[in-house]
Parts: sequence; structure tokens; C-alpha cells
Amino acid sequence: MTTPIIAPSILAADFANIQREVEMLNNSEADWIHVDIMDGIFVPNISFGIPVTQAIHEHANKPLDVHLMIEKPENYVQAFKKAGAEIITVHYEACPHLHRNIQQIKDLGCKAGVALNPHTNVQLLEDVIQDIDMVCIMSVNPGFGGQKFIENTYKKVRQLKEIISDAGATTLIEIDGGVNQDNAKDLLDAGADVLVAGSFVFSSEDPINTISKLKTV
Ligand SMILES: O=C(CO)[C@H](O)[C@H](O)COP(=O)(O)O
Ligand SMILES: [Fe+2]
Repeated sequence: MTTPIIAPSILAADFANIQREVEMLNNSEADWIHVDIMDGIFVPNISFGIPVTQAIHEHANKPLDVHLMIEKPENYVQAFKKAGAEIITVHYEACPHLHRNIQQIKDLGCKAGVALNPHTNVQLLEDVIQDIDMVCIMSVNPGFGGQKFIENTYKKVRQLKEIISDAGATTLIEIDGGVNQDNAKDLLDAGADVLVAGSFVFSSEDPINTISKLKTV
């Protein structure tokens, strides 16, 4: 087990003080800042979009890991790259032409991720696993922060790890939703590389310390 990449989700931050929240993350052991984009169509909630991502980027000294929970992501990836995204993740369920979407993201110079809803089998990524930098396994149904972690995630992580190693690929496994101190170690033992944590970090009394604890779990 190697040291995990920790990506706090800004969705759970205080939006009225976004600069202060980003500066807090700058001063923490967070590796990336996870930015959740929701369109109210692919998921039943709207978060924020390109100008807010740009504002986060202007204050951040860490890579932005942009999670697009939107339909037709191909219409927006260039704008998110321009707004500062380094990693762009699209949903398998939103992309009938997933291979093309992945190439588009990589051609822009970004790392490409693919997210899977809880019901989507990891085997569906076998034919693109060599092409992608990261798989984001959703451990809650996308659309809201603060939900309960789905236990079936461990099985998916183990299955995906095997697919990645059989392919000789270096794809990272990210876990998104309901991550906390109680499930982090088991997720890493199962093969996860990146832990996203929103409410667990931002609703804690000392977010910097909470991030450090996740980093060394
Ligand atoms: O993509 C997401 C929701 O769709 C969020 O990244 C995720 O929910 C993280 O928040 P929390 O740690 O509070 O569950
Ligand atoms: Fe997310």
C-alpha cells in the first residue's frame, strides 16, 4: 500500500468564503482539489460551473481534479481545461462515444478519468483501460455530498485492480463519495489510489488535521 492521493471535494466548502477554503487546502497535505460539476440533467442537482472553477484555480496551488457529472461533456471540456482543470473525469453513463471523449481530453493536454455509477460494472472499461489515467468509482449515487458509503465498492475496487494489472496499465483508482476515517484503510487495502472526501473534511473541526489523518491512515 502506497501513500494515497487525497482530493478534498470543494462541494462541501463554504462557498461564501471560497478563497479562504482554497487557501486552507493549499496549506494542507491535500494533493488535488476535487471539483464537482453537476448539470441538473445527468444528476438531480446543480452545483456550479466554469467561472467558479476558474476562481478556484486562481487561488489554488494544487491540481484541479474536475468531476463532470454532466451530459454531453464534449461540449464543455475545452472550457474546463481553460478554467484550470488538470484532470477531467467524464461519466461512462453519459458518454456513448467514450473513446472519443477520452481522446478529446488527452488532446487538450489533460489527464483523462472515467467515472462509474454504483450500478455500472467495472468490466465495461476493459477495452479503454490502457487509454485512461484514472477510473473514479462512485461509492454513492452522484449528485449530492454527504451520502452514505456503498459497501459494494470494495468488491469493485478489487475487480478493477485486477483488470488494470492484467492489462499492465498504470491507471489510478479514485473513490468518490462517503469516504471517511472508517473506510479509508480498507479502500486502500483493496487497491484504491485516490480518496475524495468532501463532508468528512469540511464538516470536521480541523480540516487540515483531518486531511493529514486521511493521508496517513
Ligand atoms: O461527486 C460527488 C457527489 O456526486 C462528490 O465528490 C462526493 O459526494 C464527495 O462528497 P462526500 O465526501 O461528502 O460524499
Ligand atoms: Fe465527485
